[in-house]
Amino acid sequence: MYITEIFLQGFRNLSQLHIEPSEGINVIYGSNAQGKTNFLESLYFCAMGRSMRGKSDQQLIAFDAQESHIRLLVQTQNRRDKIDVHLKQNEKKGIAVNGLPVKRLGELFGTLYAVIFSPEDLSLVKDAPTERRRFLDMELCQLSRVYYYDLQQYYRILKQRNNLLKEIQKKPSLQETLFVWDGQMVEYGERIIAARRRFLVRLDEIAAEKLARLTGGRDSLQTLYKPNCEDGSFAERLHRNLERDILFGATQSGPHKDDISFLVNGREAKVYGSQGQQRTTALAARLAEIDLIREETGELPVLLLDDVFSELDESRQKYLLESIDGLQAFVTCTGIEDSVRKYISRDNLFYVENGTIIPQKENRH
Ligand SMILES: Nc1ncnc2c1ncn2[C@@H]1O[C@H](COP(=O)(O)OP(=O)(O)OP(=O)(O)O)[C@@H](O)[C@H]1O
Repeated sequence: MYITEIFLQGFRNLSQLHIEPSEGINVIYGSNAQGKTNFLESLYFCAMGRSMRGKSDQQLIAFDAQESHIRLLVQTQNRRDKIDVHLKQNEKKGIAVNGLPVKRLGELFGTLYAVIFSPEDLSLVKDAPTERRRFLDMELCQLSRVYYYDLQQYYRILKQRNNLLKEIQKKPSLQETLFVWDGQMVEYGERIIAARRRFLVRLDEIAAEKLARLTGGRDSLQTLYKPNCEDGSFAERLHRNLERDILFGATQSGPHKDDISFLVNGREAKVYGSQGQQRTTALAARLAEIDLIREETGELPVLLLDDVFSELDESRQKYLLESIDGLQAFVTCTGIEDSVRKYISRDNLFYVENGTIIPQKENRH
């Protein structure tokens, strides 16, 4: 799939723009703090219905504006869709697909598949398990509305169960009502565990291939699912941990505690990997997502690469460019290095200055 038109109004520092990107690699370049990442953010928002940087909807509205609009036209193999996003200062966001309001975010997923890679992606390997669960959930939600629904239900029940655990500390007789939540939690939790396991088996295979290519075979990668509860054991774990859960006033076991382990050359990349190896690992996982989305949906996602090239050596840059050939990509950078330039036509260059994006094909003189 690819985006054919982008309209933005009052989105962070991008006051007004309309561009028609190419189907291939589009390079958005300019100095620091001009609006490059903001531009990628607007595209990501249309895929996932939320900020990629964890910003609130209101923080995305331009400082001097009351509201913000994004409109994208997306061409798939057999459809043409229109996504409209409307953010307002004091109201809930409005999202519509082909003019029909989206009531739950799950209805938006799949209209635009996007894979993003940014320098912050290092946190996928380096930081706490929350980052890795977020990666898993974002990907699985894009691929499956059922997963999104299960996840929503699971977290809703988890919140209610945790509230009840705190109540039980004050009034132990309430413990009798806990089984109502436990039954539902296990049902949704087991489904989440199974979906994550299936996803990671495939991700492991593809990411290993990508990493081997990125490093010219020097490094190997294994991506392992580290579930907090093995399949079928969630109910028993909840039961076993009950006293501890009551003591903490919080549920100590379940998929909300899952993790992923990235092993580079057999060792935990988080602990032993160099900065470069961690970065390449995160990149391999993102590149694997592209293949997975294609396998599952038959569509190639749109790739958003935020300031990634400056961090990679020339051979990795070359492999990255080759491996994204054939899909639509939006690549931001501060300058265009010669090694990248030879892959890009001038028609696909967009210069950003102070929130204005100028297509270079219209700027030949
Ligand atoms: N809500 C907002 N309204 C208007 N401007 C904003 C808003 N939020 C952030 N900005 C401005 O956007 C600019 C940053 O844009 P962005 O993050 O896209 O930069 P960038 O071009 O990607 O730069 P870098 O190369 O440094 O990453 C900053 O000048 C910031 O003040």
